[in-house]
Amino acid sequence: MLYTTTTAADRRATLRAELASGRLLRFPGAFNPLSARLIEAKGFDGVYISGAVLSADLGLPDIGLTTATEVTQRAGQIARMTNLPAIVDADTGFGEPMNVARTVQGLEDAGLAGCHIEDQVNPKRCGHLDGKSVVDEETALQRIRAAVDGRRDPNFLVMARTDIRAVDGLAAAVDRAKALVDAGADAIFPEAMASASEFEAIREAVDVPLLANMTEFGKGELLTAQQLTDLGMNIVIYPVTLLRLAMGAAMAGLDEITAEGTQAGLLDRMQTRAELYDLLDYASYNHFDADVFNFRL
Ligand SMILES: C[C@](O)(C(=O)O)[C@H](CC(=O)O)C(=O)O
Ligand SMILES: [Mg+2]
Repeated sequence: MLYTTTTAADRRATLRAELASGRLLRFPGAFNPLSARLIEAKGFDGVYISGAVLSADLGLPDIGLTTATEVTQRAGQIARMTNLPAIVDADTGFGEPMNVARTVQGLEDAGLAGCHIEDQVNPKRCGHLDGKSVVDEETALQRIRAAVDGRRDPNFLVMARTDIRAVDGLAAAVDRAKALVDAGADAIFPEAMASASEFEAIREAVDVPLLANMTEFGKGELLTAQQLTDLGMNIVIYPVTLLRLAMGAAMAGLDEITAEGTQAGLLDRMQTRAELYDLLDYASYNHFDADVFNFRL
């Protein structure tokens, strides 16, 4: 009830231990706090909070319009609904190095287990679109140093994302990944890898955990969990998958209401009232009320 039942420090320690296990951790993207509960109920390892989803949720494109405050608040709402570790997309860190440090502290306070900070020029783009640009190496490293320096919990995972592959090629991505690790990054998110062999090249270059982004309609092949495990990946995100599925279902549902004049034919594709209440842990709230008020009787 009211979730979570663990502390943020516990969830960060769990994530660190899980990463050390070498097992591939699967982090679907939650499009709201409720869907984080579903991700946990279905047995996944963590919850990802996507900048693309957060922007789309507000009806905005993912071009750096959201603020640190908005992202921190929404990420906190999602993180507090699950006992799984939650990792958030912190885009470029929302400013200069000192802003990055402050962003990280806000995310710690909001109960996140970690975040990734990327080396795109602001205004940023989706990593799978053309026309991105990246900052020079020194600026990229400063962002990571600031994030590491800013955190108070050493278990808060500072992940460096590099978008350089699509701009300067794979060799540049390998070099940048190494430099980001030297700057203190706990993990690397090599964005827009075109193939399995590109993930392999990054795996050979650095020893820290690696994140694979399995976003749909992007530049890369959708690799299976087994393939990613074999490639030595440590975290896989499905950042926009649940939003795309939900919106696909909503589109079809609205069309059916228009065509049929009723939603009656859609019931078997819906989460039922009982299933929703189960996910909400409704019964516990009733018990809580009963326990609190009973002593008066
Ligand atoms: C991972 C990502 O940064 C996100 O915000 O979820 C996006 C996903 C997407 O737009 O498909 C990305 O830049 O890859
Ligand atoms: Mg993003």
